[in-house]
Amino acid sequence: MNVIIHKPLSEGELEVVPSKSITHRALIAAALATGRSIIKRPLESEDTEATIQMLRALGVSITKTEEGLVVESNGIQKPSEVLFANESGSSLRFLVPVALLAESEVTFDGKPGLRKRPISEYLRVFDQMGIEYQQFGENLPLKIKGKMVPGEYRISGHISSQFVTGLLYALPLLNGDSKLLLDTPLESKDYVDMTISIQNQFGVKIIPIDQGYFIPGNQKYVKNTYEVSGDFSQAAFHIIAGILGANLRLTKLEENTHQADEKVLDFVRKMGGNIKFENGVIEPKSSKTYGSTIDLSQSPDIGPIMAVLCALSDGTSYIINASRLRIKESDRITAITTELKKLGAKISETKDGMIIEGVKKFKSNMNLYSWNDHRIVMALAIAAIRTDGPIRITGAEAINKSYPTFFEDYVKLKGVISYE
Ligand SMILES: O=C(O)C1=C[C@@H](OP(=O)(O)O)[C@@H](O)[C@H](O)C1
Ligand SMILES: C=C(OP(=O)(O)O)C(=O)O
Repeated sequence: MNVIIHKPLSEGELEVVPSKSITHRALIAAALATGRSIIKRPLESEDTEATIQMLRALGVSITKTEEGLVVESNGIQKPSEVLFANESGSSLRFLVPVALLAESEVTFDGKPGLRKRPISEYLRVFDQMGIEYQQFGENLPLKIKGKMVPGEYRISGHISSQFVTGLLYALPLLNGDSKLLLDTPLESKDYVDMTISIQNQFGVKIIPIDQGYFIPGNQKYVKNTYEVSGDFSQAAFHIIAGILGANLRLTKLEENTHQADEKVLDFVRKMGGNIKFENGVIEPKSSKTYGSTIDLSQSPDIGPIMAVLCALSDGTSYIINASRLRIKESDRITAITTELKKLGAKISETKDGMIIEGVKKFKSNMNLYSWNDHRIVMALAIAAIRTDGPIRITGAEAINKSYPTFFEDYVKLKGVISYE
């Protein structure tokens, strides 16, 4: 699908879509609880669908109802099929330890993009636990067989926090205490805090310790009714659209839901952006912004849209500590640098970030490419606010991964687009 943006979004009120990270987590906690849980206002997207399908294959009943997703579980069962994570790193990495609870052979696979993303930290844990594994490609397909045992495990904290989340889900259910120790500093820590907070709400306790976590064993997840709040990773696109001139009001956002990308508020304010956030409503105001140093170690997903804002801010910006952007759906450093250059941005790559010299406006009539990455498509669609003619984004269907209604919302906010 190609999208041509004839006129950028410009004004209106938007109910921010539910959080992808929270939806995955609530579904998994509910699947590990005995009985009937309800996940209200879940995100519907390809990634959350991957988690649903994988949990169903593990014997969990998940039904879409008017109230939300009804999850009924009686424990994790031997899977009936290959667990296919599509392109969702979260679904894969969260569910590897969970699937091992079935104590049988399980095979994981995903689309080519996911097959390239690292799974290394689990192989370290399998070696420590005595779990057998076989890989039939770079990382996936991955066949595993064995029984998780409580103990002390070491992994790196800088490759992906998703390994920590996956282990924290499964370890409390084992018949003894465990320790998870990180031998490099944890990046994306807020995501792990979100995991622990959601586990707490389903009755499970995790205790942070020096360099890691203590996980008491013999715990039980307790069924719950849980409502998903708005997604800061997606609101970030509209917040920056507002700073660049659109007149927007964003609702359904909650403070303190441990969303790493809430950091967009600090980054933008530090650059001179004026954002009002009260009672779950964000109103970004059109502002003049200045170059800054943006450290993405804790909130990688807002990298592409921060690059757009930096490219349109006065002076020089340095995006740093962003090496993990290279192991997402695309190499996001190369992808956003290449596409913004086509628009006339003064941007160059470093090993783990970007250096950006601000310009006043972008060029138009350009053919841009998605790199099969939802966050690149959405960042470019917002960049259109500062072009004075149309742009075309090819491969725009990548938005389905996390925000299938992105362009419907774009049109509600008075953007004019056509599809080809
Ligand atoms: O736990 C999560 O929900 C996520 C963690 C982050 O990954 P890393 O920890 O690999 O940076 C983030 O990029 C991803 O989109 C979602
Ligand atoms: C990287 C992302 O997700 P995941 O790691 O779950 O594929 C994302 O949503 O930007």
